[in-house]
This record gives sequence, C-alpha cells and structure tokens, in this order.
Amino acid sequence: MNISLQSLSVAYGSRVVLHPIDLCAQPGRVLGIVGPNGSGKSTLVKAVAGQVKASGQLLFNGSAQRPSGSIAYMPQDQLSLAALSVLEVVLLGRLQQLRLKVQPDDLAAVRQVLQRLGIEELAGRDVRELSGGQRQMVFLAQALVSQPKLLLLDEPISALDICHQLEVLEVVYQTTRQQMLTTLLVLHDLNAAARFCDDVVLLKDGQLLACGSPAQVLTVAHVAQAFGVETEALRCADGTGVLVPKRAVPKHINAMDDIARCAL
Ligand SMILES: Nc1ncnc2c1ncn2[C@@H]1O[C@H](COP(=O)(O)OP(=O)(O)OP(=O)(O)O)[C@@H](O)[C@H]1O
Repeated sequence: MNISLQSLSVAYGSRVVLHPIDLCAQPGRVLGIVGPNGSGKSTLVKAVAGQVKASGQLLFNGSAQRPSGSIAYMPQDQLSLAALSVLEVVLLGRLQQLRLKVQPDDLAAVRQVLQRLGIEELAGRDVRELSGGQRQMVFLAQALVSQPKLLLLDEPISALDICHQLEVLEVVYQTTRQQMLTTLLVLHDLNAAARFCDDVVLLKDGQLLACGSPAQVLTVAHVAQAFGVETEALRCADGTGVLVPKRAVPKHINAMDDIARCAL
C-alpha cells in the first residue's frame, strides 16, 4: 500500500506538535522514524493509524478512504488488564478474519507467528503475568497475525534484550519484503535504524529535519543537530557503518555554566 502524507500536521488543542510534513512510504520497504523524545514520532504514527485527528492530506493508494482491516498498529505502551492467554491475545489480531467460530486456519496463523517470533512456549500463559519484553513480543505477534498491508510499529523493541531486538527487527524486515507490507517503524536505536530500515525520517520539534536513505539521514551532523550529541562514525570489518555516541551537550548547559565550572 502506498502511503502519502501531504502537508500533514497535528495539534493537541492549540499546540501544534507535528508541523506540516510531506512524506511517502512504499510497499516492501521499512520506513524508520527517529528523533529525540517529544519530537512527534508517535504522533506521526498515530495520525497514520487514525488515532489522532490530523490536518492536511493522508492518502492510502491515492485515496483518502482509510482501508479497513489492512492496518495493524502497535502502540508504544501496551497494557492488558484482561485475563487472557497469549494465544487469545494474538488471536484478537485476527478479529477482521474471524467468523462465528475460530477456524483451524486462524489457529494455524497464530501458531505460525508465535513460532516465527520464538515465543510459542508462551501460548498458554496469562498475558498479565509476562515480563515487559515478553508482552512486547506478544503484541507484535498480534499485529503481524492480522496480515496487514500497512504495519505501524511504535518502539517495538524498547523492552527487548539485544538478541530479541535483532531477531524481531529481522522478522519485521523479512516480513515487510516477503508480504510487500508498508512498514513504519519508530526506533530510538540509530544503528538499528541504519541496519533494518530502507528509508529514514528524522524529526526534531515536530519538524522533518532530514529524510532519505539511512546513509543520508544518520550522519554525525544530523545527530548533533537533532539530539545535541557528538558521535563518531566508524566502519565495521563487514563494511557496516555505526555511530558511536561520544558526548551529550545538554542544551541547559550554557557558556556561563561552563565558565563557572572552570572557575571552581
Ligand atoms: N495526548 C496528548 N495531549 C497533549 N500533548 C501531547 C499528547 N500526546 C503527546 N503530546 C505532546 O506532543 C509532543 C510529541 O509527542 P510524541 O509522543 O509524538 O513524541 P515522541 O517523539 O514519540 O516521543 P518519545 O520518544 O518520548 O516517545 C510532545 O511534546 C508531547 O508532550
């Protein structure tokens, strides 16, 4: 599904938190969304998911009509207070496909996605008793099992250890290609974005600071400008580029503070 944002903006009350933005996302590609806390990443994804009211144009394959049943959205915070098993929670992702009775193909799809994420042993567990990372994988499974055309993932690896981070991002990357999904992926890890995203959008203060390939966007200069962090760009033996954070330059430390500290 082709997604086109034309002058899309979002305000909470009178406060504009996403300034008019133009953007395209295409099938078979992962679009990474990065930026500092509060820069508008979640708001952008919520606007595409239809969770917040936006101004401007949002087109799905050229139409302003939001296609029902084709969009899976995994929010940043997922709390389940209902006493449901993992299998039941993931099955809820098939709501659009479910008939009066759960069909064998629904259960097969659930089992397959649990297996793909390596969490099939959790199937019978009460979702309220899982760890934060386990719960995050379960809600990712719920998003994937719906077989969406548009996959919206807001920080899906924030609670995962490094092994699970890599596994989940690999699954997202491969599934996007194999099923020709259009994937929007909010990440804080810039090196993960460089590795697993085809295109990257960098936001700052609700504005689009840069957009393009990871190599074009994730530069030392852009990271300094967006995050106020000094980084060093290194190249690994396999040719992969990585940004190593060196030093934060907090905005509240101004020249006067520096001078005062030197005087002590
Ligand atoms: N429901 C809301 N009502 C009012 N302001 C909001 C609301 N949700 C978010 N905001 C504000 O909008 C701005 C953008 O928030 P958003 O959650 O999109 O940022 P983010 O880039 O996803 O941040 P983070 O990395 O911390 O998750 C912030 O200043 C935030 O305080």
